[in-house]
Amino acid sequence: MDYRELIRDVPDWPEPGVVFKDITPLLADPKGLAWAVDRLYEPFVGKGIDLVAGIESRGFIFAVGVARALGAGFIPVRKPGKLPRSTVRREYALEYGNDAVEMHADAAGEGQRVLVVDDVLATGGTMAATCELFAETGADVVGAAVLIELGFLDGAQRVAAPLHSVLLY
Ligand SMILES: O=P(O)(O)OC[C@H]1O[C@H](OP(=O)(O)OP(=O)(O)O)[C@H](O)[C@@H]1O
Ligand SMILES: Nc1ncnc2[nH]cnc12
Repeated sequence: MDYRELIRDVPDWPEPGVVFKDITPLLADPKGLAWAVDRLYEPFVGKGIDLVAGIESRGFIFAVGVARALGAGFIPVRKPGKLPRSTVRREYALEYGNDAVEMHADAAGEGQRVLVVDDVLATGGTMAATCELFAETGADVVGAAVLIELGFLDGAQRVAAPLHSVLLY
């Protein structure tokens, strides 16, 4: 099975000119979901990952499965104003609009080995900002894993950590 068939292109959503990659058919397919999680975590087996960070909200879907498979803990990286304690924050530009990511300042300790997971790498702003947040706290960002890399947007060059993309468009 070519699981790309379960990822739908939605033209001009959420705004004109953007072709949105809709992963909901892949998520709804039991084998497709397992395939996606397995392809995301496999390169990191044996790499001593302590914590897997998921980026709100679609990153959460995959990051918990990846954390379970690697025997690691999970860290939510959230949109602004969602976390109750002291946070660190980074602003970034999206393919459509601007946003920011936050995490608890004490989410990862000095030297802890972190893998950052998201569904899509587009301009790379979200992933780059997240990796910078972890580096700022003294964590060791071992890798960034995404299901989909939109290669034509050149986002990979903004990400300092080694990037693992399951599907390249
Ligand atoms: O590489 P970038 O250009 O930064 O874009 C990628 C980000 O955009 C999407 O999130 P979105 O902000 O749409 O939120 P969602 O996951 O809540 O749908 C996607 O899930 C990534 O996190
Ligand atoms: N084209 C796109 N499809 C799905 N998610 C995205 N996040 C940023 N750009 C995206």
